[in-house]
Amino acid sequence: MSAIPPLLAVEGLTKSYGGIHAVRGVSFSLRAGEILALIGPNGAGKSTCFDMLNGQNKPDSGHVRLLGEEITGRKPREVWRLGVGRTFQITATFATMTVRENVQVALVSHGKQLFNLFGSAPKFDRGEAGRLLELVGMGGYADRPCGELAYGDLKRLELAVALANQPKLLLMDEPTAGMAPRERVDLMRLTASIAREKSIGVLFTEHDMDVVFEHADRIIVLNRGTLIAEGSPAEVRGNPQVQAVYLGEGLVYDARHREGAST
Ligand SMILES: Nc1ncnc2c1ncn2[C@@H]1O[C@H](COP(=O)(O)OP(=O)(O)OP(=O)(O)O)[C@@H](O)[C@H]1O
Repeated sequence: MSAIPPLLAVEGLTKSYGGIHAVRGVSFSLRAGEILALIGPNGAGKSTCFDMLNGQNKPDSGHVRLLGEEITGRKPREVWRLGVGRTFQITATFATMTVRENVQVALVSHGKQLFNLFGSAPKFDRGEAGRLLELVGMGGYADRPCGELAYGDLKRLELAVALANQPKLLLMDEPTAGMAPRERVDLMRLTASIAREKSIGVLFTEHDMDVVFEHADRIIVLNRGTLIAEGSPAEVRGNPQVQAVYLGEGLVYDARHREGAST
């Protein structure tokens, strides 16, 4: 009997720009329901890696497999259809639409709502949009114009929009950038609980080490395009090579944050 493949398997991923080796032979895997952080100093290759996972950039060599299916080099839309969602540092929502309408648009894109025979106005299922908004704790905001939302609420809406595609894998590009500390904890806890409940694998990049050590199940570390460490938060925190790379970048982690945040 063959073993079940991991949700995401990355093997020997490589990309150069001229003489710059942005990503070199990177391999890792991710299980359903797991929260994996991808960290590294500026220019380490995190964005290049992300872009190759969702089809925005083609690798020079290497493989990306989703549940055993080769998705290397496929177009972003195709990869998205196969269940790879993504959130961005700069939120991508429609400011003049309401919160509910933003989710409905995402549901339409995924084909969860019905167009009539002539392709005119879609028949919205308010229920499904409402359920997604409840899931991210935004049920009470449904009729608010998006442009009026606080930044932390926008990020939760963006999560609901990403979930409309029923992703198997969610790529989150610095999900908590620009948020207040309390909002960071709330968003990451929410993401983790949804991911575990729905068996969604989450891969996120992050510069805030408190967020990483508190919320990641596992961490992979890139430096100059190469994967230099992989392990639990405790293992990565204690890795001398990682400490050397991050020296001066705040890898000094106060364990009290962890205790405080989990109460
Ligand atoms: N389109 C491009 N053309 C040329 N060089 C690029 C391009 N994109 C990235 N690079 C280079 O590849 C390397 C990796 O960049 P990348 O943006 O992937 O790093 P990163 O870890 O995401 O950095 P940051 O944390 O600053 O976002 C850098 O040296 C960068 O200058």
